[in-house]
Amino acid sequence: MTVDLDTLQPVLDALQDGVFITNGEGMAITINHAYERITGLQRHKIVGRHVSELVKHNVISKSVSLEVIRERQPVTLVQTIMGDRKILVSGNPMFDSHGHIKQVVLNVRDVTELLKAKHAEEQLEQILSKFEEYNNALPNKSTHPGLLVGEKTKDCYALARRVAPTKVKILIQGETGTGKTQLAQYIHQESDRSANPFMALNCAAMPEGLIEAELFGYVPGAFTGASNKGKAGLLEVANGGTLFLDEIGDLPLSLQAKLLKVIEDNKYLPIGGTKLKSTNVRIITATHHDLTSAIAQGKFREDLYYRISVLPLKLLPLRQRQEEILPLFEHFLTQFCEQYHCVRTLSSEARELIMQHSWPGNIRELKNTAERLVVSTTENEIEVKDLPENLRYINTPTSEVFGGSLKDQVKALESRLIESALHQYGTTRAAAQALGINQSTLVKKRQTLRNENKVYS
Ligand SMILES: Nc1ncnc2c1ncn2[C@@H]1O[C@H](COP(=O)(O)OP(=O)(O)OP(=O)(O)O)[C@@H](O)[C@H]1O
Repeated sequence: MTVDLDTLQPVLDALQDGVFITNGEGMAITINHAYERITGLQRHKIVGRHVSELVKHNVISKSVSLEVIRERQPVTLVQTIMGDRKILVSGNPMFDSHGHIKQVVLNVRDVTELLKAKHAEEQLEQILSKFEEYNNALPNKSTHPGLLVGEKTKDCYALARRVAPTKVKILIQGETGTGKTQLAQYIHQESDRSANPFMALNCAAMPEGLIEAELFGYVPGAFTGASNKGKAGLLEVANGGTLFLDEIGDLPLSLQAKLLKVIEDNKYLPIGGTKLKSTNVRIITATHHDLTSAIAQGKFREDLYYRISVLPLKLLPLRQRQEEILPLFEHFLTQFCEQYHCVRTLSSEARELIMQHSWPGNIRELKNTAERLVVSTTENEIEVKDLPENLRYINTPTSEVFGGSLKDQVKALESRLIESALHQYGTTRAAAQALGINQSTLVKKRQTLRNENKVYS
């Protein structure tokens, strides 16, 4: 049965994949609508012309048809067209009864998005395997099951491990939620004190009197309302172990003097007590303040600072170790899925927004968000619409737009338009389409605007 082109053409035009047919010599016989859509080339510019002529005039970059004719077998290759679109072209020869090529049929598929997704997946795999390597490099992995250490944190953890068995005083610096307590716990577990208690106290969270009672304890009847049995302070409870003092910069000056005595002589006086008590604790401190400026303002004792900061360890905020965001997020997602007996994965759009968020609450915010998403969603795939508002949409008040130089205002407006489109359309792809730009331009622009100026984000 032979089918003429008039009958065949509507069938070809109904296909999703592009089709390009030449005769056995390489003369273009027809193309379908999908081919026009994918390549941006029009039928009248192609049909009736020889493919070598099309190559010569740069209409197409390379002829798969000619290769099929030359090789007399199927050929598949990926071509780049219109600057950045990637198309997968598969050519098949069709033979007559004498073994001559009668036609060459090319099937064309736009694989740009597919390749991007694959690339992203490969990158993620690479990152995860790197993390795996780093984690393996840390000893006693089984004693730190929830820990994930990325490249920018690796050196800090390696140094911490090296000094863990020593007596050196460590001051951990880092914003809230960057993992200071976690690092202190790691040091404790890597030290010869690990069989004894690890106790933590946040000096910013309590009034002076309470901190004193917590740290040093009190004797029976020390003050009105005190328990008549007295109370053991953390210095006693943590004896033989480690005491972690977070936000040491907020410790009142009077208590700084008492702490100095503990550090110098291992001795302290409980509230209301008359006899000095001895303790053997390792004190690790942490701060998110710049203690040197607290010293300059007379709020922190210089002598104490030099005692506690023999080895400063710095944990960067997540926005400065962006490559750790996604692996950490996936790590917590897996952890919470195990805990809540469910399966959750991130859509590629959601993943992008997670990577772009500045995470002011650092790892704690990331971990909480992962848990919230695991328990609040019902579908396996977490989509952009499931993400908290602050990840999806950045609200810029009008007053911030109308002020400053024209350049700044244009940028602010641009930022608002991008964020509004993202809010309205839910995905970077749909938002880009609505704004008439391509997806990667939108993602890059958004990142640049956010990096350039906080006013826009
Ligand atoms: N490297 C890591 N791998 C896995 N989880 C981590 C890591 N670092 C921190 N976390 C987790 O992130 C959360 C916040 O960490 P952590 O409490 O140590 O921060 P922090 O800097 O002490 O915060 P804050 O100063 O507000 O007390 C915790 O739940 C902790 O278990």
